[in-house]
Amino acid sequence: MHSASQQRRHINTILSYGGHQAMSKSYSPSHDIIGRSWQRCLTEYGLDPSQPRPARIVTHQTLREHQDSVDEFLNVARAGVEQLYTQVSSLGYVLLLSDHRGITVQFLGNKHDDELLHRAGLYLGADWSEQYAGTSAVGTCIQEQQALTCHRVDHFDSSHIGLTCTAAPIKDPSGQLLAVLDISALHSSRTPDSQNFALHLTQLYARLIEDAYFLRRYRHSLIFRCDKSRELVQVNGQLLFALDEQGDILAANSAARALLSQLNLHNQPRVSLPSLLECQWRDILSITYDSKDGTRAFRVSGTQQTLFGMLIEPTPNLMSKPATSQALTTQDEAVPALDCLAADDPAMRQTICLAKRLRDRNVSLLILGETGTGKEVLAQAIHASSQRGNNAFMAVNCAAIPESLIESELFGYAPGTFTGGRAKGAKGLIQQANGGTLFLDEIGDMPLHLQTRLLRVLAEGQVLPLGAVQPIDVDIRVLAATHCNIAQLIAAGRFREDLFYRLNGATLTLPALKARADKHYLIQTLLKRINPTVRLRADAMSALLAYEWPGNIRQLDNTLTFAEAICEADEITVHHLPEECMIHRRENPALLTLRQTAPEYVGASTLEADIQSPEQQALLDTLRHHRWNISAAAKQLNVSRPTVYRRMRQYKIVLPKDM
Ligand SMILES: Nc1ncnc2c1ncn2[C@@H]1O[C@H](COP(=O)(O)OP(=O)(O)OP(=O)(O)O)[C@@H](O)[C@H]1O
Repeated sequence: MHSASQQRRHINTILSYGGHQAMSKSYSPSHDIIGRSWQRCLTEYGLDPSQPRPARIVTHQTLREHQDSVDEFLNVARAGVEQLYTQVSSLGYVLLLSDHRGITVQFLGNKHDDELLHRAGLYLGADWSEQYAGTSAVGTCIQEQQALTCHRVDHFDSSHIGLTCTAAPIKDPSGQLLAVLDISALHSSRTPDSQNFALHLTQLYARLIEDAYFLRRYRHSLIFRCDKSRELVQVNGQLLFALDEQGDILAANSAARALLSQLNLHNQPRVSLPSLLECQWRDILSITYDSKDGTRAFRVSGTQQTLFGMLIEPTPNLMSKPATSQALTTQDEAVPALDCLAADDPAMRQTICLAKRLRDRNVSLLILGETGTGKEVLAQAIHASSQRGNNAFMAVNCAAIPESLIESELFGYAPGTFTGGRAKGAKGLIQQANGGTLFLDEIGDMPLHLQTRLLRVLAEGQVLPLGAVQPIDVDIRVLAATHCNIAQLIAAGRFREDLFYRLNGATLTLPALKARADKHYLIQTLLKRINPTVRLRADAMSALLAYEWPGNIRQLDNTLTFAEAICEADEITVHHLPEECMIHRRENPALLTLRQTAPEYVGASTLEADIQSPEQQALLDTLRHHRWNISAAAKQLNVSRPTVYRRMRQYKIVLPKDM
């Protein structure tokens, strides 16, 4: 850290710069950008270098407003920001993403340095505008609209002279400043050159994020991507143009805008891409079909410059259907019940593809997957999309029914079989599923003697109810599921090998939620089902995407149901997520962003020692009295369920873990 004498020397330097500027002998700022910024600080904003200012962290409410205004952008930026942080965190850098007003709307840093970082203003909600904090990488980047490093004594405020900060602007498709990406370190080498690499890396990621946002904003338009290099255009084409149906340019990214400005076309309301590239519109439209590598060379009008271009097709606006279900349906016909189970996940694509091929074949299917991965949902979708779809779907959970009842449940019983049973006997689930599908969940838990009887049903197509002498013909399709390793059960003599082969006409495997690449789609689908009017803010989405989900989709469903119940103004933020979504992220750097805004909840439930008010005590007593049934507690307190949840948050009361 810097000493008091270093700070004093810095203050004198700036004061003398203000007085003599270029004539200052003691020190001159490292480059023009910094000099211009010092000048603005002294004359425009009237900042006093002898009065260092403490870091200003805005309130939660203000932070939320700033985050909201760039919500869609934060969603797109997340992956790039986290990737950059992984590259630089081991070198001692933290990462700040600020909005165009200099407020840090996303922050990734090491929680071990929490206090130091907070004091230095390297924190979520910190105000790095030049007007408040003086010369800094973020604030000066906003003013100058270009990337820069603000190294140690380049900073205006003497409390920042230990820091090294590097920032790059991110613009929206109209060229307006949208955000600033910054990496900063509390300690660094004295030479500014040590930051050259940081500058290049930050610029690179700022461009990646900017382009990702451009592609997102214009995903429903045709995109022309081009580059000076034929080899790189597909993977990293620098120029992006969004086009309308006539070939006029709707928007251009920074690199493409630079080309337009070089040709003095940047202020024209309509520029046609064919005229810019000296070609016909059909030459552009036919690139994909006419060229072997999907790339074609074009000459830029009035120059000798050649650009190699390719097309990115627009994503259809499918509303509720996942964009990529198109891909799923190109080879197979569209089957909504199955297609809606997933978006773009490789394992799910394979499973759904196989399910489509086999849905009308008379083979039994074995569905494998951890608990809560959607085995029953897949079985229902297969049934619904098959020719048996109009007949019954009967599901039985072999682990949930007591062993003594499984037999009668499945096979039914003849009249007079049981004392106390129905006089007329009862149809078992197998018979009820006649013409339709029987789903045997947790088949690994089926007792051995029933496995033998089931095998007979499958082999002979007949069921013999308990106490009956005459078997009954049945036409059923059996789908079975388990989270167990059946091979191990067979080896242990607990599962019949011949039944396994009979059930396992084909295996469909469901991936764990944490391994799915389409978590975003699942989260949105479940939320829409719970309440279509509720919105999920970017910070909550980040937390949900990063969490491990040991309980898979069922746990995600419960989490969203909980969050929806307690959220206000139809918006779920990270504050509304259960504590465990945070706990498991502790090792993840992104957690810091979230925990700083999340209220501190008390463990399983508030301890007596923590009770601070009669209202808190009354709420706790009521909840306990009703065994944590929120509806019952709300009724007694004569308030709504959301109000109970809100008060629980206010008093830091959470449901006990086993609720
Ligand atoms: N693809 C999906 N889309 C939306 N919701 C899903 C999907 N898959 C599962 N779910 C939801 O997740 C929850 C668990 O699904 P399901 O009961 O099918 O899982 P499971 O693997 O059969 O669980 P278990 O092993 O405990 O029987 C249900 O609420 C279900 O609605």
